[in-house]
Amino acid sequence: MSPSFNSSNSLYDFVVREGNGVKGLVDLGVSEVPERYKQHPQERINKQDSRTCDAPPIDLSKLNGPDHEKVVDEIARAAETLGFFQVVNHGVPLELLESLKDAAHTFFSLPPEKKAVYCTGVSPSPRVKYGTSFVPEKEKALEWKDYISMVYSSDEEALQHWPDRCKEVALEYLKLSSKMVRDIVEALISKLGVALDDSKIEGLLGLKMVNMNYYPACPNPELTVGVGRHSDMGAITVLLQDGIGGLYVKVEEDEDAGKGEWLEIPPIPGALVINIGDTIQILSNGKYKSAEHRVRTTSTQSRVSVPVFTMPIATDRIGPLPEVVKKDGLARYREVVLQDYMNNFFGNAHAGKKSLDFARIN
Ligand SMILES: O=C(O)CCC(=O)C(=O)O
Ligand SMILES: [Fe+2]
Repeated sequence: MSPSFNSSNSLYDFVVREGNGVKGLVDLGVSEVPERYKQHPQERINKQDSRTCDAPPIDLSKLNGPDHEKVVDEIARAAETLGFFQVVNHGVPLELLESLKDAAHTFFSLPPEKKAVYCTGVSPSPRVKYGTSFVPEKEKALEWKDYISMVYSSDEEALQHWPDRCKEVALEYLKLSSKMVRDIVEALISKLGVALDDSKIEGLLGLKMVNMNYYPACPNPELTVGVGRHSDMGAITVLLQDGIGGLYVKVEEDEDAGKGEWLEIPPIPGALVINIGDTIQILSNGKYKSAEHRVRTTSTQSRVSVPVFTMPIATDRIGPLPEVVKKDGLARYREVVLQDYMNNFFGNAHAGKKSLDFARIN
């Protein structure tokens, strides 16, 4: 039997305000997706409308050998087209990837009151946040996802405030992925024909954050979404997905290969997904594309994913690199303070790549 909420507000209070999340709703035994979760038909994800991306993963260990230039080319090509690619031999041990998925399941299996202590306003640290959907107060339809978000400031702070069941593995993952992110950014910048010193490159990645996403099994995956269409706002995202699948990326309209087609990024055991964020699109004056992506849930199994987001610190300014603007003959984006870009990004519901309009020069 499905529980009944007297109004859409009481459902919202239960899921969002009281911190029960979608997991809490599923544990009550919902047999149908509530109205509040039903997406506009255009936003629903039809499995039949997409193909699987068959691009082989890029072997990052080859960056350190004779194939360096070839791998740099592969990375740049992927960033110019789909904005998404998978990597292997990335330096994060496979056992750690398994532990991360286990940690995510363990955390979200906790009783609601143990998770709700990390809700905004009561969390022991402003850098740790448990929540559901993306910006529930702004969304017409909620997303079928709970998450915990952990912003890095120091090891001590992380070990003190990040949840016990996640902190060690999340911290280790964040550190090991930082090296790969740096290598990828260096490769991308070199292909722009620009020399940036180490401190500038580090500056692009000054803020790092690990999330754990939990998508409970959903009675009607065809009516709702796990995550709606969006691009990530930062520089580079490293994403661990489990074996369930459901991550889709959009082929940009102006690509020859298909107009606005969605490709599923298949789970590859041991691989990590790399995704280009808005900051790199802006910095490259549009040469590299942030990837529009979304997530479908399944009716049979809960899915977890663990992204590491990297971006400049809030007070930094981001804009197209002057050398690239000179070569292109025009700037496609204005310079913006990252904090302003973030406020706009996190102040609106997911809406594809609309986030870039904030910096776009028309
Ligand atoms: O769960 C996924 O595969 C993707 C999640 C995502 O896009 C995000 O957290 O920004
Ligand atoms: Fe994303």
